[in-house]
Amino acid sequence: MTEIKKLWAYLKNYRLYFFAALIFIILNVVFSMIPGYLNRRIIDDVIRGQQLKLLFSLLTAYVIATLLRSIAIMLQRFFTEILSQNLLKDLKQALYEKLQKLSFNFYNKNRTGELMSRMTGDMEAIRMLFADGMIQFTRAIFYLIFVVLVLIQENIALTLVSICLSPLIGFFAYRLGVRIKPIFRQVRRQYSDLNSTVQENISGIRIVKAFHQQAFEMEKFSEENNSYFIKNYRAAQIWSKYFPIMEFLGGMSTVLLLFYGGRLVISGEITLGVWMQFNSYLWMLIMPMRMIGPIVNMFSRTSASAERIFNILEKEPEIKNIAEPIKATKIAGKVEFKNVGLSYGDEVILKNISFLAEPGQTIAIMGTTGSGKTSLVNLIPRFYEATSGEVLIDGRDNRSYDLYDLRQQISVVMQEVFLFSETIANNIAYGRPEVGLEKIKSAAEISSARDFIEEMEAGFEEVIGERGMGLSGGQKQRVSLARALVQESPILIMDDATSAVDMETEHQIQQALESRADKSTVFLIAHRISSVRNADQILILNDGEIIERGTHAELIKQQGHYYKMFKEQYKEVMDEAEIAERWVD
Ligand SMILES: Nc1ncnc2c1ncn2[C@@H]1O[C@H](COP(=O)(O)OP(=O)(O)OP(=O)(O)O)[C@@H](O)[C@H]1O
Repeated sequence: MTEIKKLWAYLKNYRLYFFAALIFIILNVVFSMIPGYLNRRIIDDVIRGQQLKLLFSLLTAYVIATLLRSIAIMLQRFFTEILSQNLLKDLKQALYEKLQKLSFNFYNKNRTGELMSRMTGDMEAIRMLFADGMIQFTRAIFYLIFVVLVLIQENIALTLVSICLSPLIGFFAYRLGVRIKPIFRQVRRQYSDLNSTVQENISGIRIVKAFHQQAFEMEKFSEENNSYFIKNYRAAQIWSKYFPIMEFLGGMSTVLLLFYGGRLVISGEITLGVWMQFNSYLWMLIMPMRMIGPIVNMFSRTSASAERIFNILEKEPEIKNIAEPIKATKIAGKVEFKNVGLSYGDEVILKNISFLAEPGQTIAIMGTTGSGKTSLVNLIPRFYEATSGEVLIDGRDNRSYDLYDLRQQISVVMQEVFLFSETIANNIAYGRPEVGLEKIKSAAEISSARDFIEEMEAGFEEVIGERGMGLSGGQKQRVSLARALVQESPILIMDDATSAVDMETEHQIQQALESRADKSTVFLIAHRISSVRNADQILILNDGEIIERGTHAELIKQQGHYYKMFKEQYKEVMDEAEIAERWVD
């Protein structure tokens, strides 16, 4: 129920619709009750009382009541639809906004398909409650109240007989709710898993086909699908255990009414018309009892879904602004790490990292795979938070800056390229929609992408496929680099950004980067000596620690790890003697 209360808070802007819907649902109940009363008058006054002249006005009232009821039905649906659609819109907006704010770590733990199912299936369950559930629930309550109030005036005993089984039905409905809610939770979770399986399969379909794993994937899907079926089946089993009991008790109410009411008519305590009125109202008494089950069912489903949505909505991003962050509109680009350490849980990733990058300098980071290069650069824009030490930007702890401002000042070319299925121009201008084609072209020029883009049929207006399908690995990297360059940020991070580009093109890119008037501080993660040799400082990481540092020439002289890599990469073109003569004093 707490989830339903939280949803109520989201309705605050639409309470007018809510109350309008409520009024028309109640009017529908009232107009539905009028024919029962008219039946009684027709039987008692027109037929038995021989007052034929009343028939026309009673039938006119019948027609008007039916007409008004139809209008009330239309308007109740209209307002519940507006209400539920607006609620859905706001909830989706809030969830999407929260998803934009949550940190990298959240996405490491939650799968895309899982999150998608919250955005779709769970949202729909909530909409259903406010579209259909609200009508059913309100109608059930008001039928019960109004009918009991009317009938009690006619005959208290008969009314009590008619509703005497309600508490028992209510008890079973409650038991059903308690037992079915955890199953619905499992159903929702399984639905997410199923979604994730489909999403991952479609995203990775090329790998699936390349490895001939269609049968394996079918098997995996089949397991998830089966499990979804079983969980739904279990919910249906519980449902089918309780539902017949409630149906039976509802039926028994009819029997009791017919039996006791019939006797009252025979003994003359009530008129035939009153008994008919009871009879025509009977479904209005039984309906709410029968509806308790489906309503409980719907509430359980919705609260399981709402719980999953609020779980995310109430999550605080792990990385957020401090109380009074500094507004940083333009920074110079000085970056300093002071004794920085990083752990993911118990696993220590970086230890005691210290270095200084002056504005405009290039810092290259090399090291074996898994040595912590990406983790190190991820600390600069605060994708993750240092566990110890400080990351200073222009002399201030990067945590003291407004997060949005900070990230505005840093451009990142990630190791894994992601492009949107959009035009190339829009991909490059991502985050800076105001930049003109000239700037887009000059960024593409620096990243050596301009030529191949212009050779395409639609040039910069060419629409690329999902994740950049249709471009080669090296082309994707160059578009991704242009996207970072267009930002003209004082800090540029290039994580293996040119690994798929041939050495000649890479050389051109480096020269173009070097010759820019407004040079950024560049962090360059690379594996090739040719990529890093002009850097102002090269850091060699091993197992989360800097084990060597210096310029290319200094590191060659040290004859350590860097020198070993150098020899390895240049052995084809230079022999040991040549290397020693040219590079080592
Ligand atoms: N989000 C994460 N949660 C837990 N461990 C992580 C996470 N990201 C990276 N790691 C671990 O941290 C270590 C360093 O990873 P990182 O990606 O920084 O290495 P790298 O030097 O950039 O490697 P590569 O050259 O292969 O890209 C690895 O052992 C990796 O398994």
